[in-house]
Amino acid sequence: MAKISVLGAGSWGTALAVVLHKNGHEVTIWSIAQDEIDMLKKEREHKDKLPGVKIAEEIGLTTDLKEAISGRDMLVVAVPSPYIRSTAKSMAPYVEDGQLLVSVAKGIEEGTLMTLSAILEQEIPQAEVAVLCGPSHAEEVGIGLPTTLVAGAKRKETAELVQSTFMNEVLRVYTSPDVLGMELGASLKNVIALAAGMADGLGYGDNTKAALITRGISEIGRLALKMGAKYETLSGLTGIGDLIVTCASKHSRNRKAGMLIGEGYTMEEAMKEVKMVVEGVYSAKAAMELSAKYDVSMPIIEQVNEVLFDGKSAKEAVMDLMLRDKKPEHDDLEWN
Ligand SMILES: NC(=O)C1=CN([C@@H]2O[C@H](COP(=O)(O)OP(=O)(O)OC[C@H]3O[C@@H](n4cnc5c(N)ncnc54)[C@H](O)[C@@H]3O)[C@@H](O)[C@H]2O)C=CC1
Ligand SMILES: O=C(CO)COP(=O)(O)O
Repeated sequence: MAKISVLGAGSWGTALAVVLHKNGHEVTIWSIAQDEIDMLKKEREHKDKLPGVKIAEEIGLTTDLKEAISGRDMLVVAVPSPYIRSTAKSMAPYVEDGQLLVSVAKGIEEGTLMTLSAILEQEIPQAEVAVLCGPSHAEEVGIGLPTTLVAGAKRKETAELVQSTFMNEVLRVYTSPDVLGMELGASLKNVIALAAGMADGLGYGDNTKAALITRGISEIGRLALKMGAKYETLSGLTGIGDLIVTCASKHSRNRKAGMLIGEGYTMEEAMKEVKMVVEGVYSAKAAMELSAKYDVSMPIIEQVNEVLFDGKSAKEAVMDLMLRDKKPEHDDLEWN
């Protein structure tokens, strides 16, 4: 049994805390927000973000970061990407040498273009950092529906420790050394999910969705491979797997926000309506900057940026994608 704190009491942090408690670990949830912790202590359920999932009495709840970090074998970092750096800065004084942080959030930092594990390593150099991601909505993990994830770390032993800590009969966890590929897949899929949602909001069909998923992984892959990620990762759970679930699921926050935008909401109105974090909005600009930096064409992500930030209509964006110059499906396939 390990002592574990989950930092961030949103839907994902709560679902993972419930899993870890069921796995027999001693679990504490930390939130920056006193009103959230007070509400969780009273209700023992996050009614807004994860209704129907009970938080057992034995799960600790605190806003005291020092208490949440001290003496813990593992710290699961589940705050949305815009707050990762500020949270890491606050954590740094209390983190012990070699203490294990598991980043479960998905995003790329605007400006620095850093992945979230890289931010944790920069702000908390004494820590050991791993990542855990894959096609996994909190709503399904929270009620124990069969799900798969991947634990990624530089050291095999670290990935295997995360694997055995989270794994149970309904949560199968694989390991991978390709942390960069995992994090790029996990964050960029959110931008494509916005596009998939916009297509849904416009009333388009399954053909359009399949096209966005397939061409979406193609542009994510072009960038990720150029940045040093492995092809296998993009064709795996944290690449195409996570892209499929986010573009298709009724639970997806990014797809829902995109759908509202497709129906005519502004980005701000859509984010407010979804209530939980819409990571694709934060990763979209960073993805565009990466596409310029690595000289990789990312047409879907470019159109999503124009809709989000330049006032272009979703319908016009789809038209522009359809009417791009004629080209082969795969640039590198040769005719015999
Ligand atoms: N919800 C899901 O199904 C999944 C979410 N993720 C990722 O996990 C991360 C968290 O997502 P959710 O739990 O869905 O978000 P959420 O919107 O449900 O929760 C956000 C939580 O972050 C915390 N928070 C808010 N402001 C903060 C601040 N200034 N500093 C520190 N903490 C603050 C609060 O505890 C809040 O409840 C995101 O990166 C998301 O992409 C990954 C897999 C599944
Ligand atoms: O990353 C997630 C599922 O793997 C959650 O994000 P969405 O809710 O936008 O799909």
